[in-house]
Amino acid sequence: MNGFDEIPVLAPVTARCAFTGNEVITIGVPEAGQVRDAFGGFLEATLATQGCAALPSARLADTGHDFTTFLNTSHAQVLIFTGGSSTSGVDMVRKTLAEAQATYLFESVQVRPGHPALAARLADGRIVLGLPGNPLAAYTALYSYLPPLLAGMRGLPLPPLDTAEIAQDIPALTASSQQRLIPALVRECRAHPLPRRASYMLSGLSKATHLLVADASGHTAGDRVPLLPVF
Ligand SMILES: Nc1nc2c(c(=O)[nH]1)N[C@H]1C(S)=C(S)[C@@H](COP(=O)(O)OP(=O)(O)OC[C@H]3O[C@@H](n4cnc5c(N)ncnc54)[C@H](O)[C@@H]3O)O[C@H]1N2
Ligand code: MOO
Repeated sequence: MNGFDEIPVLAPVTARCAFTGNEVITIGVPEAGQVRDAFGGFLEATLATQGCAALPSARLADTGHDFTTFLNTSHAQVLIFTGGSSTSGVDMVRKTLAEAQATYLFESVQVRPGHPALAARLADGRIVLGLPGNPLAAYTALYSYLPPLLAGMRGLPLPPLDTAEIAQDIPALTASSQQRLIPALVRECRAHPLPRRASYMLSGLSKATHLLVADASGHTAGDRVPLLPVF
């Protein structure tokens, strides 16, 4: 019988999530000013589908102490924050990265949803991804930046993007020049944009196979657009 004595394999990339937000609850019905967590359990499972080993996640209060402790005690190659990535006084991700003298890979992105997403490298080489708190925005950012990040860490080329014809018109944006990531169902090589796709909604995404990349100037049915896989 033939066989191989040695097989090269890729080690899993270790990742750790920090779910932030004093208003986030994990059980029960949210009261005024609260929101039920949309990430715990799902995000770790999503990372596993991409060959990451997820270390136990953390929940952080919106304090500099909690964020700094998370950075100082998390021995994973990739650290992922949800929420707190924007620029208000209570958004702690950027402040914590500044204190840690991290180097930004990108600070925001001209895309909707998810423009406050960011990536940075810590002095010891760990990578930080800052995902927006709005649930759809967090997932669109994850689908956008995790595959190229993992490909780079593994020494592999950038994953190529599929394309498909759009099944219906997408109107132009009036007050923005940002590209849009729209949950879509791709069937028989046609991308059907899904409803319920505001940045706080997940019901469109739950039926999506892909995100279609739409220009701010809009599209007519039959236009060919790039697709990001939903995993
Ligand atoms: N001055 C500006 N403010 C904001 C801007 C801006 O450009 N200028 N952009 C807005 C956009 S767009 C986004 S997206 C958010 C992102 O902000 P953060 O990443 O700091 O997110 P949070 O404020 O912490 O949360 C936003 C929203 O999401 C809810 N959230 C947070 N965590 C969870 C969770 N685990 N499960 C469900 N929902 C969650 C949170 O309660 C908020 O409602 O910034 C805007 N502001
Ligand atoms: O970038 Mo925010 O993503 O529109 O919710």
